[in-house]
Amino acid sequence: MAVFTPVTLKQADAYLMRYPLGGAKALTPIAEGVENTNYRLETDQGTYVLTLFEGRTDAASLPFCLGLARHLAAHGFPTPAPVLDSEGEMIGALNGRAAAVVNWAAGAWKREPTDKEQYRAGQVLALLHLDAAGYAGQRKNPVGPEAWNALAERCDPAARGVDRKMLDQIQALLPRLAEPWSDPALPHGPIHADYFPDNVLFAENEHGKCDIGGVIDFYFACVDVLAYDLAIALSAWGFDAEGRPMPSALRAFQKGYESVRPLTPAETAALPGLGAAAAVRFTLTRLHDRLFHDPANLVTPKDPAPFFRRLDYWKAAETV
Ligand SMILES: Nc1ncnc2c1ncn2[C@@H]1O[C@H](COP(=O)(O)OP(=O)(O)OP(=O)(O)O)[C@@H](O)[C@H]1O
Ligand SMILES: N[C@@H](CCO)C(=O)O
Repeated sequence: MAVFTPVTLKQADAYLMRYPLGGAKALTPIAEGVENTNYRLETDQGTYVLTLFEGRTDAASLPFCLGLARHLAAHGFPTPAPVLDSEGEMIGALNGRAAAVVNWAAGAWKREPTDKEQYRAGQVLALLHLDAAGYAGQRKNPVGPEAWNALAERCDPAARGVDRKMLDQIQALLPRLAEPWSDPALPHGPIHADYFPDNVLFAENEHGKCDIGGVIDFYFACVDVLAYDLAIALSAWGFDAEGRPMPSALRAFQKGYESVRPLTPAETAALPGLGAAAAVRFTLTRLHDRLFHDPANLVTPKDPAPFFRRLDYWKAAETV
């Protein structure tokens, strides 16, 4: 369950005094997610998500992340907007944590997306890059190349057995993986940086068709290489639970992306290297979270091994 900081209905009701949303009627913990505390919140006005930000989401980054979601929503991009309080603020404090209220997005994520859904997910990621281009906020990637060394060093004394082997291989690769970040030909802009299937909710649209209704969880969003966001998304959507590539899913996602925003030749050339970087980034955070897991919180750490396996695919693609 992703409730690290419990909130009672009474506390939520008191917190809501600052919002034009009426009183709190029901508060339900949300089981999914591993980073922050999330509750589904029903008020007199509607349904919302109440989020309390935990360890990895540094409060200083919230104006960028929530501001990007508001910017995108204002441009018609399918994402639930954060709600402003009566003083125009998006961020408050509750039970010792920074907190925000975000509109509820109906729908559910696809556990086994069809190729058509992969294509649509690719299109929507490209739309995000286009719609976000005018957003003036700045945030460095908190888990970009510089953070990988620190994560690896922190894991180093604790890693044993298969974790040790994985970490040794990663440490040997790290200097090369950062290379695309010194290529001035790669376009930059705001990126989501965690565009995984569980952050993309599909719902019935006004024409009765299933479509993406809400992209959520902008808490890793930052300004970075746009093609890196595609590489992250391909790594998240295009592989099975064991980390084996699903070629038609990979093709469909990228085709959808490029139907909206075709890659430049430099981006196409850099994609396998960026994919390898994405594989390592998520292997490292998962490894870190598993090695330093606090059994008192009931979140099940995610397995790093299937992400590590994605490296084989990306390394082979580099040599093609
Ligand atoms: N605006 C929203 N509308 C509907 N459901 C939401 C919304 N925001 C979050 N959720 C639900 O809460 C879950 C966790 O949210 P989120 O992904 O932001 O949490 P997290 O702890 O940052 O998780 P992650 O592990 O993906 O980083 C989502 O999978 C979704 O079920
Ligand atoms: N999407 C991440 C977790 C949230 O940051 C992962 O699957 O490792």
